[in-house]
Amino acid sequence: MTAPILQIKGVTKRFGGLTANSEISFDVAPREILSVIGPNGAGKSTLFKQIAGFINPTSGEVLFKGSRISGLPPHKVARLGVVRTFQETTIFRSMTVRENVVVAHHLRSKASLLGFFFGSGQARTDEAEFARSADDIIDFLGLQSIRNEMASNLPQGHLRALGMAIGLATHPEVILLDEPFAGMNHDETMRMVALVRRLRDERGLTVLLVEHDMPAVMKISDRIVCINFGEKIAEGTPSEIQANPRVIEAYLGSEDAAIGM
Ligand SMILES: Nc1ncnc2c1ncn2[C@@H]1O[C@H](COP(=O)(O)OP(=O)(O)OP(=O)(O)O)[C@@H](O)[C@H]1O
Repeated sequence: MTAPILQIKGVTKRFGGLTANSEISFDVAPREILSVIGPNGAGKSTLFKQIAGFINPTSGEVLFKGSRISGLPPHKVARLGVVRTFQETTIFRSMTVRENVVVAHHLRSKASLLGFFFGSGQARTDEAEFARSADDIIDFLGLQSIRNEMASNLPQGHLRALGMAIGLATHPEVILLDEPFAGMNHDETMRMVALVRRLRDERGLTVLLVEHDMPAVMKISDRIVCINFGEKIAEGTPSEIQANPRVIEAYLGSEDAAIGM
């Protein structure tokens, strides 16, 4: 079996008396698309925040290619190759799509950011490289037609794609997508499903997603991890998860649509 790219090992997070994640463990294989599901408040976002460095585990650890990343700040985790996108993505609304993607390259590179302000020769080299990379990402995501559009004018679907473009600026190996299909209609969801697949198939990325849209989750995932009340209650393929009594029980009476549509 291939060595896992990401290992979640006994991750526990307590907020005062509340245990948001309790001893969660699972591995993610390279180029896998893995979804984390669970009813509202189950602890999915808390888990993602710990993987990406936004909060530290109370105990347990997260390993990327065998090295511990938990405890590092998000920008260090991102530079190593693990990036979380959407909810915390900074989009400069008064800049164009292309400017946002170019700036994202600078923001992710500290040396370049200083040079950017002081006009160093290295910064000029970076500038050309970043512009080339930004255009490549824009082409990959099919955003050519809105390249020069101001971010403030973009509808939700395009804003989400811009968030993804910004996430790709660091050339991550693992991308964490926080509710990528939220607020999308059926066609937009299907386009995003295809795009996420291409991230894996054409760019070799490993994709983790937290999502409530069960039909989309079942369609896109190689494997699914289900958590409830902070604990992992199931892990398996979409069909295994759909048939799992603990998962079905967790979803009964929850606000989410019945699993397995
Ligand atoms: N910073 C925090 N301080 C205190 N409690 C928190 C904090 N963040 C999350 N929680 C609590 O931890 C639990 C898990 O929250 P989390 O946001 O991880 O759930 P979730 O599965 O992502 O929910 P949803 O699907 O509704 O987004 C909830 O009870 C939440 O209120």
